[in-house]
Amino acid sequence: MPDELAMRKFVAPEFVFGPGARLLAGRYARNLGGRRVLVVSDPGVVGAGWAGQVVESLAAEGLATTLFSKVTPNPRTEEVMAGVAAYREAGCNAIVAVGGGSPMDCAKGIGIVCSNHRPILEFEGIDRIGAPMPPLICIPTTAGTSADVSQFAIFTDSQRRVKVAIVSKAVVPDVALIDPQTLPSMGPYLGACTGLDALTHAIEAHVSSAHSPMTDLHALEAIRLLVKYLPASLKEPENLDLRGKVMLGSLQAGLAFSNAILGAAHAMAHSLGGYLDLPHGECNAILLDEVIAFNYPAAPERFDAIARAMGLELPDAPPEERCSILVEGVRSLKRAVGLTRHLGDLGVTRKDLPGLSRHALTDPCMVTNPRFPDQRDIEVLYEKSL
Ligand SMILES: NC(=O)c1ccc[n+]([C@@H]2O[C@H](COP(=O)([O-])OP(=O)(O)OC[C@H]3O[C@@H](n4cnc5c(N)ncnc54)[C@H](O)[C@@H]3O)[C@@H](O)[C@H]2O)c1
Ligand SMILES: [Fe+2]
Repeated sequence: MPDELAMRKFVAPEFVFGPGARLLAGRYARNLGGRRVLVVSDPGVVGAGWAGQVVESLAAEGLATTLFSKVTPNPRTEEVMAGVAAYREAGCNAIVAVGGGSPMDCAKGIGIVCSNHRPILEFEGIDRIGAPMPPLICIPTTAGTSADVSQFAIFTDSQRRVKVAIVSKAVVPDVALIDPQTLPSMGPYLGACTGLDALTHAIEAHVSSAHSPMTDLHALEAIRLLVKYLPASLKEPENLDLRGKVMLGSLQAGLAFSNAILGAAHAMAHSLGGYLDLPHGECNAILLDEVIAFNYPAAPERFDAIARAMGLELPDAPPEERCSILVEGVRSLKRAVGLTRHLGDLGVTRKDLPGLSRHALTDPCMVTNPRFPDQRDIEVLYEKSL
């Protein structure tokens, strides 16, 4: 039987996509049986007004709310445990996350611990969650992580200085309310970082060893949308048509990677995020072109399909030449959105590389990378990105 007909599972939550979707929070929370809702957000998203609007939507349906906004980028396990205390103290029975990947992941962690009564780190790994979370609604305010549709939750263990991944159908929210109207308050740097995170999701999903026809469909469409609309959306931040296309691209990338898993760029970005607390999207953006060049020989046709989805012309040329066209295409997109820094500019030094490489090798995202690297390969990839 051909590989594309092999048995595969595809998991996705109910989602509502479109302008105004965030304002359905109250109705959905009530329908899910919510009475007192923990709203998980962060200071930037509260400041932009999005958390307040969600609280109002919940109040309009007669639901009580408690706001928990002590969440930082690359959320820490202590923040999850503080959120659990807030949930219990207020007697909540449902959670609404509003923000980027950090508040959404933190909300997932709070939900896991509230139902399973054990510290969050005990759920590290694949399919280790027993009891389901309380009802969870996610409202993303960045077009990047798509944690609102994914089977992933990522936390920083600040003791070990590593990021841990929890992968389970149990962390897929009940509903995602995906609203492009939340995007214009992002500055150009955040828009670029999160957009490149989404592109990395799509590219890694397309070449993942766990890809399938359903994930391919979403991955390639995500690449097409993100490459075509991301630069323009940053030049016209208030243009909701452009923002909407980017958010649709991020959603499709999320559906793809949640089911196909990721690869070396994410494994290496997680290692950087855990050790040096660096921005997830920018780390992926910096690593992406070198990782593509390393992986290309393991899956040339699949990378060629990515190049075509990016709108690049591929001549009838040897593989090395087709690889350089793709790598240059990614670099020129990065320049177009203003991401030109390297790891050295973010404070990474040569002496950090052995430890970073060791952790990257054991990250669950490495398992589905199309080519198996050894520790030296990973060190070289970091070195080239310095
Ligand atoms: N669970 C998953 O599937 C998954 C996938 C990829 C990444 N992640 C994780 O997500 C985190 C990164 O999330 P992120 O890139 O969305 O950023 P983030 O949630 O860390 O937010 C970064 C900053 O942007 C601000 N912000 C967010 N939305 C805004 C808006 N609309 N307007 C103004 N400011 C806004 C926040 O206040 C914050 O200061 C990392 O920890 C990463 O590991 C999770
Ligand atoms: Fe990511």
